[in-house]
Amino acid sequence: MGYTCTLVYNFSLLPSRLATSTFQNARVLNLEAVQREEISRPLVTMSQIRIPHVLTVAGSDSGAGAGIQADLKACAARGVYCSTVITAVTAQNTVGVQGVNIVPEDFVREQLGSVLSDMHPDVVKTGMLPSTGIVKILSQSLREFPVRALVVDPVMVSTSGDVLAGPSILDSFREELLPMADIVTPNLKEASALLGGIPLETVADMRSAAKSIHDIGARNVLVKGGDLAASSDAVDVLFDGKDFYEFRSSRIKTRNTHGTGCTLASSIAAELARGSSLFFAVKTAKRYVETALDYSKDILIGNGCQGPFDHMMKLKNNDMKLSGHRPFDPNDLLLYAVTDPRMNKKWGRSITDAVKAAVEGGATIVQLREKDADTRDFLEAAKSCLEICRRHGVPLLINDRADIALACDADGVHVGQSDMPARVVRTLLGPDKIIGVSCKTPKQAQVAWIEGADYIGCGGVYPTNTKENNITVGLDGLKNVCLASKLPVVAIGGIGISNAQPVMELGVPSLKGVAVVSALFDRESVLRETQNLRRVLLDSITTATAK
Ligand SMILES: Cc1ncc(COP(=O)(O)OP(=O)(O)O)c(N)n1
Ligand SMILES: Cc1nc(C(=O)O)sc1CCOP(=O)(O)O
Ligand SMILES: [Mg+2]
Repeated sequence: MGYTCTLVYNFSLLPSRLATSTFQNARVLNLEAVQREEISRPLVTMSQIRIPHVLTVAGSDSGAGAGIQADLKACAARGVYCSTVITAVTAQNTVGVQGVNIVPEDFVREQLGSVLSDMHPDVVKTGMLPSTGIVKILSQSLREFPVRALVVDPVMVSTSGDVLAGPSILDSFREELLPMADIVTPNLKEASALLGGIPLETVADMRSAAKSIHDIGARNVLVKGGDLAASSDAVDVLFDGKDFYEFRSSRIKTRNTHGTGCTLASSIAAELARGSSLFFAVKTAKRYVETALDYSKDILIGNGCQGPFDHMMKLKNNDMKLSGHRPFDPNDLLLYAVTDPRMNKKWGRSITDAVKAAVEGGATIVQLREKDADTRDFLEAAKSCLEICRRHGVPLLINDRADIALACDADGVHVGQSDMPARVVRTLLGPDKIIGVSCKTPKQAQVAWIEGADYIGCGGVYPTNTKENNITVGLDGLKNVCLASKLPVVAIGGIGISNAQPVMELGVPSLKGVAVVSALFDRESVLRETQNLRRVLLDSITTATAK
């Protein structure tokens, strides 16, 4: 099907770009203009959106911790499109580099032409450039197809110590690439190699190295001091031709550092592509890498001494064995325990004691409904309750507060008609978390389904003292919602051992269970009351199926 698309350009864009590429001796790149905001991305009026784009020119890492694979993941994590020109294919893992196969120069040229002539990346980032010929081809291509910024990661040696680009490459780096670079990001070894092998042992050495590399032609130089023995912190030095900036962070104890350099450079490129200033790009990229390293410090991939890290910061939580998380099962709604701080206070128990007793008594799902708790106290309580629930394989939901659910990685959120809309909660929490919505009418049930909820809470079935001014919909109201609902339903409001049976025997398949507060928590023994209610519910199911 054809469609029309209208792109409205900010007119400052075209003259600046053209000027940059046509003036003799002008720099190929125009990052300064971007930073002065003379260049901005096209404004888009209709259905098409121009998104930031980084082209990475680098080697493939079969272990996917570094190289092209790291660049793709880092850009994806930062919300930036990434295209690739592969310069070499390496066989490597967490032990080291077992083989390198260099892509023929003509084919590197062909890949560059394909991407640059059509897709117009905002920023080019370079990694492993294994021959002087490839460096030359790249600089020619960039002259032919100017981009807004060039980020050069002068990869020479892998983290395992294997040589990825020999010393012969140094001259072409110095002559061809650094004068075009908006930023170059050497580690200590690479900075030393670029400067003829001078020793770099202190932060003062790093500063003078940054200045000397700047003198070669790079506009900005970030010397990474991760390997600096003299410092207990990790210190990186940025020199912009005028000022020095030191970025300090405490060292993260982990074996999973493979690909950190590639990731930092591609994250800087991603931020530049998004229009950030260079300083902000470096700061943001560093924060991202540090967060990902910290998050991934315990993950185990491979048997070597340098593991990859998790760019998307998802793997640990998605590991069902580690997190105890499993997909939502509507039968989890059978005995839904909802906590209440006033009742816990009255009976002198902590929220964790209450939750522990409920899950040990057979609650199949728990909701923390802490209406007036301080955010910090609520978060701490939620983390402790989550541990208990995970041990029992019981999902834990948070009432109203998507922020708390996100912060403690709870299994989901329950919202009402005046809380955050379910579709917004879904966007925040992603596709896998459980979202419940309170509905009193068939119309509300239909909206909840459209907005991506997983279940409906319908009530009040009976009058309740637990929730002020609650409207009672009765068994009929519940039945109407259940009949209209495409989602499983849990009944709520005034339900307990004495009146749960008529609810469960309504005879509507979407009704999966009862949610209760006072019947469990406004009692002396939460454990016993939960066990008893569970028995009643299971008996009603047996009776209903026998009918
Ligand atoms: C399972 C379940 N159903 C309904 C509610 C009520 O939610 P809401 O209408 O948002 O009211 P508050 O609980 O926030 O006062 C619920 N919490 N759980
Ligand atoms: C939190 C809540 N929501 C309701 C609704 O009708 O949506 S009734 C309710 C309170 C339920 O407490 P109890 O089990 O003590 O009656
Ligand atoms: Mg609510």
